[in-house]
Amino acid sequence: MDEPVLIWGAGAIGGLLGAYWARAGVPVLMVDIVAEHAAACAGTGLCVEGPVDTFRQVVPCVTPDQVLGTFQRIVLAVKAHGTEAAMAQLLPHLAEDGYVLSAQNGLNEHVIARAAGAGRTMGAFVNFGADWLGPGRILFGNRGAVVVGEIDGTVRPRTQDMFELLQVFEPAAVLTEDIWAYLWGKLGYGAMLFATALTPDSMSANFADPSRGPALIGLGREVMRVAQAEGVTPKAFNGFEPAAFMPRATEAEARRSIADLAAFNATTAKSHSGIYRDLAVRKRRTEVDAQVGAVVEIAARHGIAVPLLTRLVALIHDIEDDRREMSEATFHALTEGWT
Ligand SMILES: NC(=O)C1=CN([C@@H]2O[C@H](COP(=O)(O)OP(=O)(O)OC[C@H]3O[C@@H](n4cnc5c(N)ncnc54)[C@H](OP(=O)(O)O)[C@@H]3O)[C@@H](O)[C@H]2O)C=CC1
Ligand SMILES: CC(C)(CO)C(=O)C(=O)O
Repeated sequence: MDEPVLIWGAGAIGGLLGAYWARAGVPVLMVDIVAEHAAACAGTGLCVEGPVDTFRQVVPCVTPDQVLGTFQRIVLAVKAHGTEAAMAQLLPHLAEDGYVLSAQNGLNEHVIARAAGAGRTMGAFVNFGADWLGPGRILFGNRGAVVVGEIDGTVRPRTQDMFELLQVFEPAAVLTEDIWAYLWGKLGYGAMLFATALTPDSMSANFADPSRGPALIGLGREVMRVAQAEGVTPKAFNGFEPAAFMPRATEAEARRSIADLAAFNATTAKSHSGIYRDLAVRKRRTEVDAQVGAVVEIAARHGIAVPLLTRLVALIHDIEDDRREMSEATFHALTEGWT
């Protein structure tokens, strides 16, 4: 197809996809609200840095007010809490028979479907590691799972088309009939990542610290219980083994998955999560309400108690609002009074 893939949000995730597709000759247009970043990508080029790959690629990139026309394929890669606003901006540019693919963490497919219709929504799960370093500069810290699937589980020609595009970026990409299984798996792992951002330590240092294991395992268990209540059986990826956090799993199985996550994250050049970067580097609010808060709300609908997830949301807000600092003590406040 000659029509460009429109990437809405050209940061760590969207920018990397755009750079790889443009380098492979796939027509692409990126859109970002950071005007200096858009100018750098379209002008001197987007620099991909780090251990995975190093190259500079010119990628057409504009700000939202400069987008003209309609597009069949739109990849949405803004932070989860920016989804609704971005959907309002991009909707006039989405073709009647086009779709929006969520390349995000969380359950944004629901938000997209509400705005664009379920038939114009496609799901994805991304677990590679990347950081936006500044205008025109993105760190590709490590490869990770990339999965695509329709939200109703069907596989259509457009799903196959997007799968082939994603393979240009990640040859090991997966086409699934159960995208929700991966999205809920990432919510389980994601809750643990939010906990790692209660401290200034790297992700792997957090996972490797035995004193933090019980809280991390407890968070995984709470999310898996809610997933089960939703009728979802989460799938494994990159060291995260959902079965290890299910009610009948043993403590040893859970600890093994935590050790595997320590090992997976020990090799990345992206030492800290996007949550840590929002708090400590970008000094802005995190996706905690859209990700962990969303699970807390769903748990309440099922009558499931999720004390650790509830405390986690409050602690992240405490750091966002300067009521607490990132520290080991803040991490252990998660399990204070916990039996
Ligand atoms: N980075 C990673 O390694 C991973 C990230 N994810 C997920 O991917 C999603 C994207 O994250 P990431 O790429 O890291 O985030 P980034 O902040 O690096 O990139 C998002 C970009 O979109 C811009 N933006 C915000 N609102 C709009 C808008 N309305 N229209 C156009 N552009 C907009 C942002 O600008 P501004 O910064 O000014 O808001 C920013 O440049 C998140 O859900 C994240 O959790 C998933 C796996 C790994
Ligand atoms: C750590 C990572 C890249 C998943 O591996 C992530 O999703 C985040 O930064 O929030």
